Amino acid sequence: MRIIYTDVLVIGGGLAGLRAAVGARRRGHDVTILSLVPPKRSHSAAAQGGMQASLGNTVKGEGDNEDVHFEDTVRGSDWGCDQEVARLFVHTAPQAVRELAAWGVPWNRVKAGDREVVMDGKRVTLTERAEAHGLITARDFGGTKKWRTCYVSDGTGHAMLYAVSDQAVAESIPVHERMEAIALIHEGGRCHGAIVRNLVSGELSAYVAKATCIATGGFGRIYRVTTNAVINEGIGSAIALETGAAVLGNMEAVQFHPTTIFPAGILVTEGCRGDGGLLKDAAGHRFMPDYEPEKKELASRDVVSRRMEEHIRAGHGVKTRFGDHLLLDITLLGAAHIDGKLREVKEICQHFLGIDPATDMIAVRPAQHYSMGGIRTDACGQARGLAGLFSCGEAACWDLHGFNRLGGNSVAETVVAGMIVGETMADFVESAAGDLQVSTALVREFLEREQVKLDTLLMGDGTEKASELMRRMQEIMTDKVGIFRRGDLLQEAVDELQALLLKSRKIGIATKRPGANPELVTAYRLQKMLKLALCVAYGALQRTESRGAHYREDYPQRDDAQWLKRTLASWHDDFQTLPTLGYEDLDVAAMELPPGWRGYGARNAIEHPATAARTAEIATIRSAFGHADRFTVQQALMPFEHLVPARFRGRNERLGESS
Ligand SMILES: Cc1cc2nc3c(=O)[nH]c(=O)nc-3n(C[C@H](O)[C@H](O)[C@H](O)COP(=O)(O)OP(=O)(O)OC[C@H]3O[C@@H](n4cnc5c(N)ncnc54)[C@H](O)[C@@H]3O)c2cc1C
Repeated sequence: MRIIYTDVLVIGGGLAGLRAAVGARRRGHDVTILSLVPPKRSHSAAAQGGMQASLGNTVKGEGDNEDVHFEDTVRGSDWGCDQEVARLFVHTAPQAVRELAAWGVPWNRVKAGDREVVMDGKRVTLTERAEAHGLITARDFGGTKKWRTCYVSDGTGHAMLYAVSDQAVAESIPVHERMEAIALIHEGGRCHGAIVRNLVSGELSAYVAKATCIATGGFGRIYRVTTNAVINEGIGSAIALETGAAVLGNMEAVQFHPTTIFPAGILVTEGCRGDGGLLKDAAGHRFMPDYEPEKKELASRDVVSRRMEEHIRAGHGVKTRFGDHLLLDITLLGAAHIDGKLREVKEICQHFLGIDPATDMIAVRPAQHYSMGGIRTDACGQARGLAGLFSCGEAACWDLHGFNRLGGNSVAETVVAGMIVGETMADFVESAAGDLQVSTALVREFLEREQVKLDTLLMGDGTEKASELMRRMQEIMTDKVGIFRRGDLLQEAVDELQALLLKSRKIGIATKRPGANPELVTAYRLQKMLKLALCVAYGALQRTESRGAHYREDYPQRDDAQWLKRTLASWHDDFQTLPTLGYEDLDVAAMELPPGWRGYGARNAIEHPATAARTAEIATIRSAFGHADRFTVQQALMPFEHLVPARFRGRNERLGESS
């Protein structure tokens, strides 16, 4: 029995896991990172467009601050997010950008003087301020009032991941690569680490830790058409679910990105539209202003994706033998802009479509992109239901994004949540609760249990093919749990997924090798992914309203009266074929920004009974504080500073703003 002891076990070597690991290490604790791949190959490297933080350096960001970023995020979430978390996040994001700059991220910078940009289809001259020269600049993104997305050309995630990974190396944090966590060790509501499979040798080990953090990214691969890499299968979320103690939040909240290359589903960044790109139909008509006169191509992603699909349904798509698509036109940005700021987009278009986006339009259609749901945590990143378990990044439901994440808020979340969770885990390890109290017998029991499961798959006489069940699951999710959802289709999806789950217990494997064995890996992952798929589909079936990316054609209104709540999914035993769903109310009376119209999309919400009273109360507080500064007013509306770790409490400074 191989047991590795560590203070802090971080499962996941992407941006979130690395940043959390660095934080805990700097507080003097032993940290071990596990990853399926070398950390620099984690999916964070694929992030193109940028990271939101309200620096307000570019002239189009003037007047930006935490308040504006907060409101954009809450509206973007369709009031589904945790507003305290949103406050904590917008406060910390500017510090995160600057920390990354100090760690070597070569952010694009402001150049004083005139520059030409494309806005709303027209060339416009902007004059950048002399005092901002050399400071970190930002581009426009969907659903934001200001240009706030800091970027490194269109390779932002790559630059960030390399910088944070280098910090982990500098801190001498061991990374155990090609190691997969397949179960959590837990007892009596306390997590003690994980059972881990070596993907090369097949050997199982136990990693016993005082604090365990799951930062394994999203679960996009439960869908057939997705921008996510093959390693984004959600196993980290699934092993938390399988404890029966931890819960998953808002799993039905799945984002579909408007512009993925058709039909492959490879992303072209929102930065294309942020920088002035337009969406056009088969007739060459720019259609978004017809639907969204205010924000046009730069409404939030859920809204733009739905409008695109509506337009295709109305017969305006380009017809091909693979189906219909629309067109993204960035030719108007010019070759110099594309070469400098959208270089990766150019290469993707050349390699996968054989076109030059400086002269040709890009075939696009929405596809699965981001998992807003995940392991439900509190604002400090502690998982609900399981002490000693933490989570951050896309694997978590922290819940910054509610039912729709804004572009640029995810990589920002990874590092900000990593900063916070690193501190929280260090506090936990230093507290009495963090003492290691695990028996070797318990560790042995968990190891043996996982070994039996693997041996049953390898040696059993089942006849079902894991790869076929996987393909079917992905088809069901793409066809029936997509952008437009309907009760009858969701019920079909749930029924079929349950049948697949039963079949997945009778999988037969042709290759009997216990070590490197892709067939075996597909088999055990599939059993876990089906549980996640059922959480998504069943959660979507039960939620009889439309909110953010969850759109029910049979219930098109956002129903704050019934549904201003977060879905919590749990899975108590292996014989269940459906998750147990519970709900957590969002407290309107404590909100800084009570529910209203987002400023784009439909205006058809059913009001929560407490909204009017809270709106009146906020007006009273604002007038009572008269000319007090914005920080004082904010504190009176919704205090959040107690949630900010002491070292991140300082106020952000901006050009022209007195602190
Ligand atoms: C194409 C694309 C472009 C994007 N562009 C942007 C953008 O411009 N701006 C933005 O804000 N967001 C963007 N996003 C979203 C953003 O990149 C991700 O949400 C974010 O990077 C996720 O980071 P993470 O650290 O949570 O997970 P990841 O970077 O996915 O890392 C997960 C880690 O977990 C490890 N792992 C997984 N399972 C296990 C297991 N069972 N055991 C051990 N290790 C495991 C993996 O090896 C990996 O190291 C984009 C996403 C995509 C797909």
